[in-house]
Amino acid sequence: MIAIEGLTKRFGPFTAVDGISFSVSRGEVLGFLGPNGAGKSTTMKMITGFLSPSAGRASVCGHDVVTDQLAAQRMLGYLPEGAPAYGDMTPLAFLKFIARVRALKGAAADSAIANAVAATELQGVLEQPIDTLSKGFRRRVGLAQAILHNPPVLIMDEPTDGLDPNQKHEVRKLIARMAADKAIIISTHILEEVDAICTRALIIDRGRVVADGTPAELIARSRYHNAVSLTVGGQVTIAAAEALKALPGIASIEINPRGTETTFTLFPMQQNAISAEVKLIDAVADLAREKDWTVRALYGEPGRLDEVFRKLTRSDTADTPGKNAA
Ligand SMILES: Nc1ncnc2c1ncn2[C@@H]1O[C@H](COP(=O)(O)OP(=O)(O)OP(=O)(O)O)[C@@H](O)[C@H]1O
Repeated sequence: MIAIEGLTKRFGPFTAVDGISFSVSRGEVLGFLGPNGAGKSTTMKMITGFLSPSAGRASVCGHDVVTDQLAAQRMLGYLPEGAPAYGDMTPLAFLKFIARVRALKGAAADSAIANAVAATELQGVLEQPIDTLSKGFRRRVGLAQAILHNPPVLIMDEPTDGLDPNQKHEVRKLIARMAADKAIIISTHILEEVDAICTRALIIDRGRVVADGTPAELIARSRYHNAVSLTVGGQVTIAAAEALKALPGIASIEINPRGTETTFTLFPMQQNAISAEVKLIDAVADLAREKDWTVRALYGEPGRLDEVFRKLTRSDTADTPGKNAA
């Protein structure tokens, strides 16, 4: 439903988006990740027709966003970064205005507004000027306008930015509910959001795609994938670390003391072998019993997305195919 091919945006000599390609199908929620300035908003603005590409193409439900812009825009809802404009309007007046822009009239407009208001729980603030609303409510007004015409494609720039934990949870539930029959792209800085709602994640750095896969595939690229962590309480001796390191199949060990606890993270030699991890947990548990350690936690690590993100986007280590002309 969304097809992007070699999409590029240059601002003068600076290339903000550098030939990126990907597609998003119905039922997919694509998490668009990248450090500040990576080119996420610029890409979203090109897909939604707010910026014209310098090269490459993008289409929404088969409509080219440049040559067939109106048809493409009809198919999509867009939540831009920040709050909606028209701050002196009330949410109700704003949504009525958006309904007119979307050519919704009469009963169809009323029911579209009622559905969007219910989905974003705006009932209590419908008559209050948008400028006087909290950041979270302003964000929800933006969400309501994006979903008003029930578009098959939704593009949301940091949809949970500024929301409190309860509101974040509600918005994630709303996105998950809508996901089955839509193609959705969300940009986010919140890595836990990727695991919570995204079926796929795409990481960009300096305008280029550096990773594209399911959250599980990305997490599996972590050096912690299949490592085993043991937290013990009380006084921990060098001898304990040495006993752990002497277990069969250990490649290396990390030691993190914190307060009255110490966490040992053990990296198995065959990093991708689940069976090695299971055997290792058993061996660690046996050793802890034998040594009479106070075990506070013992678990196999799925991997750490923040570490994968840092590894891929830190300028000195990013595995990008080439450097951007910044
Ligand atoms: N109109 C513009 N003129 C010049 N440079 C721009 C313009 N818009 C964006 N840029 C630059 O392009 C790069 C990408 O910006 P963009 O806003 O797309 O990043 P982002 O990934 O969305 O970042 P953030 O996470 O901070 O929102 C940045 O270096 C930005 O300064």
